[in-house]
Amino acid sequence: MAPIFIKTVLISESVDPRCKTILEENGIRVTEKQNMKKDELMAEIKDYDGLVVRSATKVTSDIINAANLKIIGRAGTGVDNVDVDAATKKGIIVMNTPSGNTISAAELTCALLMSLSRNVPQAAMSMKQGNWDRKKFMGAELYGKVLGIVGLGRIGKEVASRMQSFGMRTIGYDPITPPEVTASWGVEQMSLEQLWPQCDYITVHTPLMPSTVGLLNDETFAKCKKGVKVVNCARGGIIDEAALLRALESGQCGGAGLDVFVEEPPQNRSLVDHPNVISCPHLGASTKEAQARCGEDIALQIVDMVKGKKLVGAVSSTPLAIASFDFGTACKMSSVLCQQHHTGSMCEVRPFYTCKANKLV
Ligand SMILES: NC(=O)c1ccc[n+]([C@@H]2O[C@H](COP(=O)([O-])OP(=O)(O)OC[C@H]3O[C@@H](n4cnc5c(N)ncnc54)[C@H](O)[C@@H]3O)[C@@H](O)[C@H]2O)c1
Ligand SMILES: O=C(O)[C@H](O)COP(=O)(O)O
Repeated sequence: MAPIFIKTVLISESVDPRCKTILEENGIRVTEKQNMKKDELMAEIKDYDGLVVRSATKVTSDIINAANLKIIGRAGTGVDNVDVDAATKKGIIVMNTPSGNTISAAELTCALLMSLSRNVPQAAMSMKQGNWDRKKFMGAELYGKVLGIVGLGRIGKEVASRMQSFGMRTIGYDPITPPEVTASWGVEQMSLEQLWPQCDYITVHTPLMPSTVGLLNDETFAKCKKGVKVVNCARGGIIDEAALLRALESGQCGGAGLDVFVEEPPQNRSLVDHPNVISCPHLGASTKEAQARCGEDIALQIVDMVKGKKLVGAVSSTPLAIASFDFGTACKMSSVLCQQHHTGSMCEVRPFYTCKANKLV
């Protein structure tokens, strides 16, 4: 494949310093500028061939159209902050590093599940206020309870194995990952209709896309066990926020652990302030290890592209959808590609694409 010339890259968020180092070692000029407002970014972006972001930079169509970018690199998983269709129309490659923060996001999910069961954040806060309240924070064991995992991809799988070690029964739903595959991880798959009424806890691990917006809503909460506890460490809006508040107020939902919000930071504080909600400011990927992997991976992927390295083997985000493409063909089919240097495989990361007869559809 012909090399793609990338001489200048803008990093618009806090990305591990290895990213800049690797790019510079390969002759690419790197500028780091954080916290730019939209019009500042629009003015700045004109000067660069490449843009590296995390989740806070909204790479909208007007930014894409104002730029002469060849690549948008997402040092992390979700590409919902990038207008991938607008990028595709302009022939811009969008890459992410989806495996780099899997373990960190899974560990935070487990921390929220454990905190919900034993009221750890509320008890810690009460102690700091000088109290010694043993009755108020009575909890319940996770042992023997049912955990519903909606979205059985990378993170869903890691959450399952960790929570099984607490003695939880793990059930789940995924439209693409086959039941026989998840059965081998100890997760019994079933329809959502069957899943909702069985769960003591539900955790969502899908991408944010039209079919997953409001997966948990008034109607689905009503189908759940009274007092069900929910965790969202994926994307704000997969659990409808207004419906969640109503369910918390009625007691239909017994508690929520939220790492992500529709608007970040959330301007409407009613969920964050609710006594049965524990929340974090989108910390799923915020570990030294995850950031080091994501920063390094995105830089290496950009360098591969500059070198015109032939990348073979596009693997969708699901285990079954595997096909082989040379990099050029794959680029024509989809602008969202990544090579995972830590696993050695190349991934097509939009889970709504599947591979059929060697074509991404
Ligand atoms: N909080 C954080 O900091 C953080 C960190 C990493 C990832 N994430 C987010 O976590 C989510 C999962 O990431 P991942 O790496 O596991 O992704 P993944 O692509 O490996 O897995 C997602 C799974 O969701 C499934 N899915 C798609 N539509 C579905 C539906 N309607 N119902 C049920 N399942 C459906 C897909 O088939 C896929 O198996 C993404 O939204 C990602 O952006 C958040
Ligand atoms: O999708 C992701 O990778 C996570 O939400 C992490 O986002 P961040 O890189 O902005 O922390």
